Amino acid sequence: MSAALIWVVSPNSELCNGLGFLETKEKRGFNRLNNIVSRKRDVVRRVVANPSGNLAISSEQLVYDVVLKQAALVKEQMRSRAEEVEDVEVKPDVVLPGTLGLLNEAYDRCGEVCAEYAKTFYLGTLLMTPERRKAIWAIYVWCRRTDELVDGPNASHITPKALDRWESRLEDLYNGRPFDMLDAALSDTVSKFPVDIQPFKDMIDGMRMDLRKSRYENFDELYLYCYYVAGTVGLMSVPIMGIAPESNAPTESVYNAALALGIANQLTNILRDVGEDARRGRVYLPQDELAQAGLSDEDIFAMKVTDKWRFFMKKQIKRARTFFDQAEEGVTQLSSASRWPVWASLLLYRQILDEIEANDYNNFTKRAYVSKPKKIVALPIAYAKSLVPPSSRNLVSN
Ligand SMILES: CC(C)=CCC/C(C)=C/CC/C(C)=C/CC/C(C)=C/COP(=O)(O)OP(=O)(O)O
Repeated sequence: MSAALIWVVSPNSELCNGLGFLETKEKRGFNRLNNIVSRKRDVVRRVVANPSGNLAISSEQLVYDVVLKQAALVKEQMRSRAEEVEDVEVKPDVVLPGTLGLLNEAYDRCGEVCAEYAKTFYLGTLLMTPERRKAIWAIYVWCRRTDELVDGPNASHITPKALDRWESRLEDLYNGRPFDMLDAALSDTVSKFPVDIQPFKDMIDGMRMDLRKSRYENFDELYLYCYYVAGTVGLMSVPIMGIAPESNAPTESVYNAALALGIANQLTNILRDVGEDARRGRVYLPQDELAQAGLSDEDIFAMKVTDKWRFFMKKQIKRARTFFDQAEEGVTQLSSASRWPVWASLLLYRQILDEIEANDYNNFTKRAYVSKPKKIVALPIAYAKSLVPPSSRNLVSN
């Protein structure tokens, strides 16, 4: 069992009771918006699920709906914060004695997990304000634990039922009833920042997809998978990282860029790990594009770099880069303290694509990685980029 899962502790009622999840005006506003957008999403789902027709709505459109919803939450929060400044009736949050220490301990554990599994990322979070850093750790840990369910040492025992239980734990922590300490940290985070539950639920859906599916017919199907497992992280992160107060960009355009970064990272991950995935019987590449290039699963399992493979890979790398380009436009709009770590991770992950090229597209038996010296060079470049102030010039909503 991984360290992240060993740290699961039994429910702590003192901590659970004392988190003070008050029904604030902000929350009521979010819920109103949630309901409106959820209804719209259900309609879209029905259209997609209609058995008599073909896919009427693309994955991209479906996902954009979540982007709009998350952006609406942030706008609503900003509006209600402004109202609350004038509202003398608003009560302060009640924190019961003793709970703060436990909560800090919970956040510290999240930080330890993050430091253990994602060192560079952890260092980046140290540049953020303490509140933001702790929230990012809590989100990271939840994502890591979710991923461990299907990718960790106990993955072979994971059933759809276990994922259903994980989802009801998620709902519980959103309702102020965390199951363990790590959940309590996230519970506190989502009570403080306008992070919608939908991306979390969608990530669990991604794990469900991974359990039942090992092939993707076309890019539309792959896009949806990438959104579920990585684009969601982008959407969860922006409310924490914050948009620069001086940014004029439409909120949804920043979320779109965050989504693009998640998709770009996941596509890069897939291209880097073709050989490793094939050894597990998995092919995360669009089957129709493989066929168009005169390739099939057999070619992948044969693990031979041919001209057909190089040609296919060039197109896949090009597509991943377009998502990185889209993401770059949004990083500048983030709050100043969040820009450096995001630029650093973007530049580093993007370089994996260069390394695949440098390996002459042998992603079957060679794992592309960015060397330490190259990582070190990327940091000041990322810093210089993070100094560029926001501008709405290049950003479009969709
Ligand atoms: C661009 C804007 C506006 C905001 C940034 C929003 C963010 C933080 C987006 C990033 C989303 C993200 C980190 C997605 C996860 C992607 C991914 C493929 C992670 C890989 O995780 P591991 O499998 O642990 O990676 P390695 O195998 O490379 O260690």
